[in-house]
Amino acid sequence: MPDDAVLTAERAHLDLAAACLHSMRTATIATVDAGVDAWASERLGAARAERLRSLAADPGAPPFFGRTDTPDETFHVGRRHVRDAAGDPVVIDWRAPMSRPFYQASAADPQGLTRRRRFGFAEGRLTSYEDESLTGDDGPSELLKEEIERPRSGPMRDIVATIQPDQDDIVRAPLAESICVQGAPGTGKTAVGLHRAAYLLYTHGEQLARTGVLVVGPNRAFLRYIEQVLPALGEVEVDQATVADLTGRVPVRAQDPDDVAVLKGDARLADVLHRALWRGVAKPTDSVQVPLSGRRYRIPVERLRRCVDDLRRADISYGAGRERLALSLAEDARRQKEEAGGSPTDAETRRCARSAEVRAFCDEHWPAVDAAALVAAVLADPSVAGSALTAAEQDLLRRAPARSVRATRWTAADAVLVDEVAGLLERTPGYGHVVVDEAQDLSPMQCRAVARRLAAGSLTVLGDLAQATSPWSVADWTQTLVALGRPDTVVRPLTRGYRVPAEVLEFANRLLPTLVPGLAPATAVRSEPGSLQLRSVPSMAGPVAEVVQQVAEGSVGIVCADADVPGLVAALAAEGLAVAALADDGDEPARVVVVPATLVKGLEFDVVVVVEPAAIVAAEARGLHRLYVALTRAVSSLVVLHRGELPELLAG
Ligand SMILES: Nc1ncnc2c1ncn2[C@@H]1O[C@H](COP(=O)(O)OP(=O)(O)OP(=O)(O)O)[C@@H](O)[C@H]1O
Repeated sequence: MPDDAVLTAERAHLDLAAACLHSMRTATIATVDAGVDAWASERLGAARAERLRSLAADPGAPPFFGRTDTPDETFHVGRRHVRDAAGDPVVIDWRAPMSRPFYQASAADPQGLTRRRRFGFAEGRLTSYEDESLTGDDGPSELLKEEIERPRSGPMRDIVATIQPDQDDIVRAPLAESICVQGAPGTGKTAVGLHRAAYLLYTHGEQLARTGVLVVGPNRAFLRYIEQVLPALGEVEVDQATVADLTGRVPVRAQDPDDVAVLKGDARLADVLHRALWRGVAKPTDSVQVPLSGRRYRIPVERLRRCVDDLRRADISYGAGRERLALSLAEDARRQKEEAGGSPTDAETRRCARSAEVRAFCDEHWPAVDAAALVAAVLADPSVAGSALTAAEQDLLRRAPARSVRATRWTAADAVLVDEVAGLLERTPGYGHVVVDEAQDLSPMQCRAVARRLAAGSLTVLGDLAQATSPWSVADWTQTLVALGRPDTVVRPLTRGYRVPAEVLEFANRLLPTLVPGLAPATAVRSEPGSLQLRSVPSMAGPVAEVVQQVAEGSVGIVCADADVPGLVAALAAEGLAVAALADDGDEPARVVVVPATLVKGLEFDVVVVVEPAAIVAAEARGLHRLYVALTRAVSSLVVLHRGELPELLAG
């Protein structure tokens, strides 16, 4: 039982922290612009706006959630640093090195702490606390359990108050280190990746403010689900995108059959496109005359050849090479004129580089290329692949050309190819750190699209091979990490499942040996007797409606095969239950929602109803993996309803 005197003292500290935070805000608003110059004013204004944003108190988030005691000192740990008027810390930021023992100390390694205290809040009020003496076995944290089981509504929450030691190791790994987290469902991969982004922005703010941080997720519904986490941690400047967003240079209006999509996603296509692009560069066979300030200069063929050869070998993009070629010709003319005693100006030299003669030479020997047109040409005639693709593969790729490039019915895989070529034409600006979630589903070509956005920075790759549902999915991480350009990335497992109760996880784990032989199953941190129900039913809508009506609070996801969504929504409406289907448009979902199985990845609900598992399995080639995803979305309970037989592996 919490001691009232302790609660009273902690509440007083909470009030102090809130008051200090308020003063910090007021002081920031009042920061005087000394009016040195416009640039200084602008910088000051931007810094002030940034600071105000980071100080904006989230009314639902208390200033601290934990406390560490050493024999000499006590620190409260919270979402951001709070100091009093004298500058002394009232709350330390969870990312500061001093906060580390809060997450890492254990009985085996107390890290100088004599006590760790966690606080429980209800509606912003401090209502409980939990002490760990760190001298023996304090048992599992009740507050952690409560935090996980707090009913969900709306988007994902941060886990800053309860990050566990194995997760904290990943969150605080150095910026230079790329990490691949292989973790079973609900082990906190997404949470860890987002907290790592926040940690890196705090620790390397200046460096990352310049280069930025990007989070890549599988679809809009998922991005919508996670979008509040980083702002809640005070980080608003992180870009979040799907691979489709990143590669959206052409409108996607068609879908490839699986075998074609697999081939288009194959890393060999990068070689094919590279070859197709560079074969347009032709060896000069004749000298050329170029105009410079009223005279014409002949550039001999050997010199032209050397120019082209040197630029081909240079580590520059195709587009930059073309520009440099024009400049090289103009420079050659300038040198000739100087040798003859003239002194052409820079402007005259630039004009020469833009002259019709130089342009004509470049068009012939280093032609301008449009990325979409090049991909359309390769698809119309894949023979350019040469030995990189077999004859059968070239046939698979071949497609009758559209009336025009604009009329081409592009697929998502085509868009990635167009982006690849665009990256060859011009360097894509890169971020300082990229977090890639659900990475097990990326094709090698999609990985390359992500890697292009990475510059010299590092990666956090998150995924689970058992949840791999795309047709190119692989059974280990090597290929993905190679295509992401970081082959030496260490794969770190997370094996403690926070989301799913043991009863449900063990049920889903029956599929695991078939999905990825040898992959270690996760162990659930909580057990909830009665959390799994399997029911054979004569019809669906009635039993689904019944389950939903029994859930008073928290979110409910009704998951079924994509093709069954409209029928189920209509049947539920006929039962008097108006629920919408989750759409991939990023709109906020309702508390109760019907979810097409292909959209459920990465999401979670307090209660999940899986409708006709056999239909989910039958709907696609990797349907069993999809079912595993669907069965591992529940925080409190999973109800499996089936009219037909259960899939054999589950029936056992
Ligand atoms: N240390 C923690 N404290 C409290 N809650 C946690 C903790 N770690 C994870 N969780 C919760 O567990 C749930 C699952 O986390 P998350 O979605 O990050 O897992 P995941 O590994 O990405 O899952 P999946 O692969 O199934 O998508 C979330 O509700 C998250 O808030």
